Amino acid sequence: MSEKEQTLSGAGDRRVPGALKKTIVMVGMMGAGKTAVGRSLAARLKAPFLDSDHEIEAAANRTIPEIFARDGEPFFRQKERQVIRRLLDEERGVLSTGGGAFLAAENRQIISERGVAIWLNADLEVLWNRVKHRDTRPLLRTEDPHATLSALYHDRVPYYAQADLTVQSDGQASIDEMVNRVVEALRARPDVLEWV
Ligand SMILES: Nc1ncnc2c1ncn2[C@@H]1O[C@H](COP(=O)(O)OP(=O)(O)OP(=O)(O)O)[C@@H](O)[C@H]1O
Ligand SMILES: O=C(O)C1=C[C@@H](O)[C@@H](O)[C@H](O)C1
Ligand SMILES: [Mg+2]
Repeated sequence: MSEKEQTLSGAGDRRVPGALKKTIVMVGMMGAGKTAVGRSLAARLKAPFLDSDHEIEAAANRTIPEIFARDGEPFFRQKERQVIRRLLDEERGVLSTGGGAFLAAENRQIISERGVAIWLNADLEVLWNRVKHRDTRPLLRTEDPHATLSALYHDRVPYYAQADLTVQSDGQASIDEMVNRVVEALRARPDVLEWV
């Protein structure tokens, strides 16, 4: 973070992030930026970056659309629960989850016990602009993917709202600016991130 950003933030608190004490877990809709912001946040904090979607694909040696097509969504969700538990056990870092992960009570509980859940919240149209050109999200392979995204968003907000912290993505904020916002939100959680 630049000196100017530090001075502007945290009401004059000039301390910078130090050691990570708990895993920071990014939750939220597809396209919210969990992977992109999470990766960049990990680089900023010099911490390991983990992504549950990536880990599931690597373990299965198949893509997420292939897993959904061959084994179905319940199988994917089972793998997702196992992977999230394992990653929270094994490593301390930044963990980006898949868009549906925080819907499972088991995941919500273990994430908030062993880490801190950060909801990257973005408006529907911001999400749509980010996902509409990609064919990698099996849940959006419907006749009207915009309507599907809208329904998922409205169904899921009550779950995401249970995250420990919320950071708003307004469509103007760059990935770097989103990282700044997440770091600022973490000033409220010295049990997660040390400040020096
Ligand atoms: N703040 C941002 N500014 C510009 N582009 C962004 C921003 N956040 C994310 N993006 C872009 O939007 C796309 C979707 O982001 P990303 O893959 O990180 O979403 P996700 O939340 O991980 O979605 P999923 O749940 O499907 O894994 C990517 O191309 C990413 O680079
Ligand atoms: O929102 C969801 O349910 C999903 C989001 C992606 O991250 C993947 O986990 C998968 O495509 C399902
Ligand atoms: Mg992702």
